[in-house]
Amino acid sequence: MENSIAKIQNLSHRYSKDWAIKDINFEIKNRGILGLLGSNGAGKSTTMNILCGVINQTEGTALIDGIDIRENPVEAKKLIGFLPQKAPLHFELTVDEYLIHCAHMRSIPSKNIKEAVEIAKNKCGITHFSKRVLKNLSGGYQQRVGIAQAIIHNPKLVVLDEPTNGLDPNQITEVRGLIKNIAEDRAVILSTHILSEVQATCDTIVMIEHGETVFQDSMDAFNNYIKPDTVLVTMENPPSVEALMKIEGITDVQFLTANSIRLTFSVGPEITKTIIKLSLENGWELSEIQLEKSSLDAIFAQLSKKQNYVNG
Ligand SMILES: Nc1ncnc2c1ncn2[C@@H]1O[C@H](COP(=O)(O)OP(=O)(O)OP(=O)(O)O)[C@@H](O)[C@H]1O
Repeated sequence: MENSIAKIQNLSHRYSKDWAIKDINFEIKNRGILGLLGSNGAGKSTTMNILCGVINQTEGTALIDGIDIRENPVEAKKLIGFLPQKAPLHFELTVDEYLIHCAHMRSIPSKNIKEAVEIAKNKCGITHFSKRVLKNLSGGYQQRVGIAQAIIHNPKLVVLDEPTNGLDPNQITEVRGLIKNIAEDRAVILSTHILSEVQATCDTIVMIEHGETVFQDSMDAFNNYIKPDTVLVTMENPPSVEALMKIEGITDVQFLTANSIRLTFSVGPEITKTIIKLSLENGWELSEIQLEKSSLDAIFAQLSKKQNYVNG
């Protein structure tokens, strides 16, 4: 266990009749960010709630630094900071009052509470709002306070359930930066249904769909695995569909407007070079060319057709 802070083994859970998750296995490294990606209802919150000891699994084990959270929840929870999907904020309290309350809840000795609160506020960039009542903070800053409560006891593992949900684009960028920052000296696992979120933030990805793991590996491996197969081009003087279909490797042509075309290809991304060359030779006046990233739905469809992909 030198390299991993948590180990999820054969984890399965059912609330009533149907399995919410089935035989989930993964490890969380000591440092960096693991993204738990899946569409709505895939089983992300269930997995995180078990990992944090909020619910007991039906089968399997979750070990935090070798401690079984089900067998020894008090000790295991000391190592975990958790921000659930709905941040557990007390909106009538100021930032300081709330964090002091959280520090007490985490059994931090009284003499250390002031310092713990200062460190958490500093790390989360909320020191200047110390005296501000929580309900008067923006959504982005409320989320920062939620993250501050999750790190107040300096846990080895921070679990964040959909941490950027409901934030505006600027707030999302700020909170992502903050998460990267706190992952420098501890492990973070975050859940999301947004692929770009994982791509922007995470080092490792575990993808679950219908309660089962469909992919787990590094982010680099994921990006290499999911190859784009369409390219969007804009041409001032585009040729006919027939002429475009004659390009070697092009398998479909779809005119989106008179000048904007989606080309599906069966070869590698070097197809863009071929298109640029042909445009120059034939006067198609290419002004834009862009490989399209696969949508999450397309990736799920692609992955579910293949055998589950686990560590190369
Ligand atoms: N308390 C519950 N009782 C019964 N079924 C539940 C309960 N919580 C979740 N489920 C079901 O378990 C499955 C997994 O839900 P879960 O909340 O873990 O998914 P999720 O990936 O976190 O989805 P979301 O992004 O929508 O929160 C879903 O089918 C859901 O309806």
